[in-house]
Amino acid sequence: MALSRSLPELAHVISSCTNRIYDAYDDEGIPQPSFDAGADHFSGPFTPAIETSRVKLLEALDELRALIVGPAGHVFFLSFLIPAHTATLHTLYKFEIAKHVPLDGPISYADLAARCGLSESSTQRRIRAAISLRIFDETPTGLVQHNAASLALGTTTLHDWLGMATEELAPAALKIAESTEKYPACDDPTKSPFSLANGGKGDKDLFGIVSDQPARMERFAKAMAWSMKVPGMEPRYTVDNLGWEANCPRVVVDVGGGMGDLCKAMLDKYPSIETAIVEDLPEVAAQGEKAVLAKHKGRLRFQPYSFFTEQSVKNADVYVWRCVLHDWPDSYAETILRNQIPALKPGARLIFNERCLAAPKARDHVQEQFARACDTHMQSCANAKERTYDDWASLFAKVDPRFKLRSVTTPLHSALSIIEVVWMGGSSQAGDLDIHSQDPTGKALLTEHIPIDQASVSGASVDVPRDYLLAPDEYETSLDGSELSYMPERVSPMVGTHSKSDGEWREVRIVDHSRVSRHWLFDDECD
Ligand SMILES: C[S@@+](CC[C@H](N)C(=O)[O-])C[C@H]1O[C@@H](n2cnc3c(N)ncnc32)[C@H](O)[C@@H]1O
Repeated sequence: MALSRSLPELAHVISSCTNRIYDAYDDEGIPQPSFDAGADHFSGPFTPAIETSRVKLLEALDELRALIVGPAGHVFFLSFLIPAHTATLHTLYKFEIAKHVPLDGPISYADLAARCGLSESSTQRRIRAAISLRIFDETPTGLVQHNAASLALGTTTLHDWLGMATEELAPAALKIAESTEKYPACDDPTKSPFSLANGGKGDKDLFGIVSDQPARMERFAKAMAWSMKVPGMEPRYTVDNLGWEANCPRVVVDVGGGMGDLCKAMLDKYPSIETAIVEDLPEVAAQGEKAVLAKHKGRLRFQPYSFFTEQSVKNADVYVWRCVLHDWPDSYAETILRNQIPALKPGARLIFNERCLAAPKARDHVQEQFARACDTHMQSCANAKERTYDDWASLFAKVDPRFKLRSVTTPLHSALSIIEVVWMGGSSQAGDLDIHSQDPTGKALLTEHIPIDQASVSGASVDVPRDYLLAPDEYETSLDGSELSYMPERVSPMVGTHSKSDGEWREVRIVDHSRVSRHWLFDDECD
């Protein structure tokens, strides 16, 4: 979305969304948002209606702020504030300042400084910088006390997240330019910006660097588990949209599953899952095993496994991967996937719960900032990347055509997509067709499944009922029948703005499961 709305338009969006949220919080019995000590750290989960208003409001606020500070001011403040904020946040983490502020009342700067092992003036400067960021509070008499944000830092694993962000992500991010210059177009994780920032000699990737440092490994695992609480990242978006009510797997393996939070949510939602196995590096698996809740005992276990070796759990129904392959460049992701093949029974499902990057400008700035920040961190940590739909499709197709990309679903307001791949086993077979489409705002990726009896894929032709295609005359079947070709010269001015029952569509993907496919964007026609 371009910065094109007028100030009164933005003011209207801000006012109406804010009022809607205010009323909805009251209606739903959700406390009104507050930073006062004692307020909820997170006020969600929200209903889809509240979430929609939040997303629109945050985008309008971001746009309005950019317009008001102006183009040059916008760049200036970004570049001036971010290093200072990072310094403040890092100091809070390193000296555990929030943990040293009493939970039951204020403390003087002198006493707090003594507890933290800092000088009084340094403590005061960092705390006052933090207060400007709405972290901590100061009494009228000049004592420090908690607000809701500093309490979250002092009492939850948000603190581990802060450590991960300021001690792992930030130094690595600052090495991106140097590493791009030193190793142009490199996709070797041992030569990543993270490796440079950690004095690596080009022989160890991130996990190799931190795996013999238990405290860093533990922080990493706790930080990842905490990140599941961020709006848009919660496991509920995934577990509620798996569609397992009808065909629930008995055995699920969560590969690189960290502390097992996704598996735990699956076990809670689907009682028919008999066994869930979380695989991770030995240090992480040991941490996870210690934290198995009584209610999951007997159904959940942790198992050390490196995905650079052959998958050891054979014949599971589903293998889940949440935010794992984005840590690895294509050549490594290919190896990881190949290592799974000997374990897979025909029909086994692989669920990749990962980002599916949108086309430029297809999503709001605020959503896109989050997605692009993740992509940046993947580059800095491992020379890896977030992937587009095409990247995913070609990765699976390259590893083995028997990996059939069955569907890509992005639940409304979820930052992650559910990418479902089926292992066909045996020789390559024709399958059903899925049509994936994205609404004009890029927020919802809709999937339509065309069963094999309606869409037949045979050696020489692809038959799709005409009304499944938005503009049937604009497609031609290729000679070997493996792809539908889009014929741009036949594009009518209306292509891409065809309406189906639920509105206009921007992006259409045709997936032929016998040879996963292509997608077309109709951006020009939509704009
Ligand atoms: C980005 S985290 C994702 C964790 C978890 N799936 C989640 O969503 O919170 C990537 C995970 O991959 C694990 N990992 C890294 N290298 C691995 C390997 N060679 N074999 C198995 N797991 C590995 C890490 O320990 C970490 O838990």
